[in-house]
Amino acid sequence: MIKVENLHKSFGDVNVLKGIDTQFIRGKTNLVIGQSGSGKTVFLKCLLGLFEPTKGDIYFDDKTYRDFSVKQRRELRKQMGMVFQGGALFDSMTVEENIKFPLRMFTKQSQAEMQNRVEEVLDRVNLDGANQKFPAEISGGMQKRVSIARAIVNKPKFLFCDEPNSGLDPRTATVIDNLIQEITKENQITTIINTHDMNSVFEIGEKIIYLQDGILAWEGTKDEIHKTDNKAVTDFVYSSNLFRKVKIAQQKGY
Ligand SMILES: Nc1ncnc2c1ncn2[C@@H]1O[C@H](COP(=O)(O)OP(=O)(O)OP(=O)(O)O)[C@@H](O)[C@H]1O
Repeated sequence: MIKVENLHKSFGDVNVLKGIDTQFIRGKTNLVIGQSGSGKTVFLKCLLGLFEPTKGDIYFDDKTYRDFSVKQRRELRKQMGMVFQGGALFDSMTVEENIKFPLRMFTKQSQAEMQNRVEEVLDRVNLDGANQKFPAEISGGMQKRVSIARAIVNKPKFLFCDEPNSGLDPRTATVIDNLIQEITKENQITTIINTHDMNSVFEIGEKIIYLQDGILAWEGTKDEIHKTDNKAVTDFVYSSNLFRKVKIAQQKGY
């Protein structure tokens, strides 16, 4: 579980996050949505410990990050997995080497242990046998799977995904969403996903927070977002013609 209390982040006299309070639940896919520039990335970077909050607290399983020693922060970092926008795989490394990277960084596992774990996670993301391929030799969807395999190889308690669907066709995007949700449930991870993808919102939005100009303007579930009359949220969600038409059809009872 991650609890965020009165989180502020400023750069000089620019206030980007203006007092966010929320909780992210273990075993659920928690989504962060909002207009470009609303503060989603800054928020994620605060949770990851890349930015120190100007004010407020972030609790990881009831312990406040602010009080963590350098050693505790390093320990916490080991419990975090990250799926970067675009995958961010090392082009010069094979799939297997990419996945082994966090094991080499954070563990003292033997070659045999690392190999076993690589096979396990490759199997989990349905990429058995892709070990020796280079990122350039596999599709965008497969690259995202490798990125997920690398993010979970150290059995994280917290998984952060920054626009995991960007650049994927809708069908592949759904497969990736479902994979992230399944892995979240199987391993009871607290997963937080930054997204622009409305399909993801309606597909896997077990908890959604909507940021507007650095403020948490709405939070709820995928079912609640259908029904909300919060104008900012509906304008954002139904800015696509297709979703607006679906909403109108629902209202008319089709
Ligand atoms: N290191 C920084 N220094 C100063 N200002 C910053 C810094 N990082 C972000 N900002 C500002 O914070 C605001 C929010 O940026 P952020 O990247 O979090 O938005 P976002 O919601 O993730 O947008 P997008 O959806 O386009 O990625 C922007 O106005 C940005 O200029």
